[in-house]
Amino acid sequence: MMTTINSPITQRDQKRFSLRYLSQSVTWALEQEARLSPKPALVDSRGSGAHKDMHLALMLASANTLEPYFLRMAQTAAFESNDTKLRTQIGLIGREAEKAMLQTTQGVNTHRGAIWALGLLIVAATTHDATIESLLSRAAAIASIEDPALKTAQALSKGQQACREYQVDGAREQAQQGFPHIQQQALPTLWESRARGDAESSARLNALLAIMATLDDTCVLSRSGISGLVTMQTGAAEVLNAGGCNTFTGRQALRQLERELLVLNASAGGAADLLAATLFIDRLFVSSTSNNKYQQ
Ligand SMILES: CC(C)(COP(=O)(O)OP(=O)(O)OC[C@H]1O[C@@H](n2cnc3c(N)ncnc32)[C@H](O)[C@@H]1O)[C@@H](O)C(=O)NCCC(=O)NCCS
Ligand SMILES: Nc1ncnc2c1ncn2[C@@H]1O[C@H](COP(=O)(O)OP(=O)(O)OP(=O)(O)O)[C@@H](O)[C@H]1O
Repeated sequence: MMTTINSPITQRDQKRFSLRYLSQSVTWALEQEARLSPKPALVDSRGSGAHKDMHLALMLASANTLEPYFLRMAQTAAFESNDTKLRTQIGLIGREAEKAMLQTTQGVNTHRGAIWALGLLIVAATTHDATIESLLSRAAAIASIEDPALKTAQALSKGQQACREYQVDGAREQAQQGFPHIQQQALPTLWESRARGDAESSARLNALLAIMATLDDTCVLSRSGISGLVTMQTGAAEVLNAGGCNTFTGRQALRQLERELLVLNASAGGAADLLAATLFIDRLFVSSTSNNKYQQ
């Protein structure tokens, strides 16, 4: 039976996790996402995928650099009761985190989208920890508060340009909608895959594919346009329709998907960010209540 978002397994003890546990869990999720292999055309332990400027060690160094910033976001959220002030403060910390990331990576954007998604989720987790639904709707509420630091005159980011050109929602809207791809695709696929006995790494890869099959990933759009997006979505859906990455046909479809993405220079960075966010939520609400048996 498929585990649903409202099932009792998503309810955890009323005792709140410590802020340090939350920030360590974010780092853990970023590391697990980076190390997960294979991931089609993304940075993983096999190599750099479609990227020329990134590799696993850089992703791990970046993840470690970010932990104190996530801790500061959690500390701020635990003590600031005014949501407008909270939004302003975490925006400032988020931008400091981006600067620290760029310093560590010598200018490479390893985790910009992840700082955004996981920043909102750690902030939400400090106060809204009863169910996954309440966590996600709290993250959505904070993401919907206007960021006073956003100046309309600023140059459009690559993501914003892609949103405009292709008329799609991007990272900002994903968060404002309460991360529907995590809620409706990634978590159910992760749990379903585990329940049928897949290895943990296969369950995680299937969860990533479930996001790739449906997300309008602006990383893919800006690197390879609409043909890249269609290739990613249809190719990922084919692997899942073949029974997932653990089946013979699924593995063949996965290899084909990677070949096609590499030719197009497409990399599903937004989907990878959402996988890290999925692993963070799963660790808080599911894995930690089953003796961490899923943690590697
Ligand atoms: C909202 C953000 C993500 C900017 O997004 P935008 O789409 O304008 O820009 P950008 O091209 O840099 O994309 C950001 C990244 O999001 C990820 N992404 C791409 N598509 C998607 C998608 N559909 N869904 C989710 N994430 C996606 C990718 O990794 C991408 O690199 C964010 O960087 C921001 O506003 N930062 C400012 C600091 C801040 O407020 N931080 C808050 C801390 S919680
Ligand atoms: N394993 C991963 N491999 C590649 N990208 C990832 C991975 N995990 C997360 N990402 C996300 O992908 C984004 C990087 O994508 P990309 O390199 O296309 O961004 P960019 O800097 O905007 O573009 P470009 O490199 O073309 O200048 C980051 O924001 C990061 O959060």
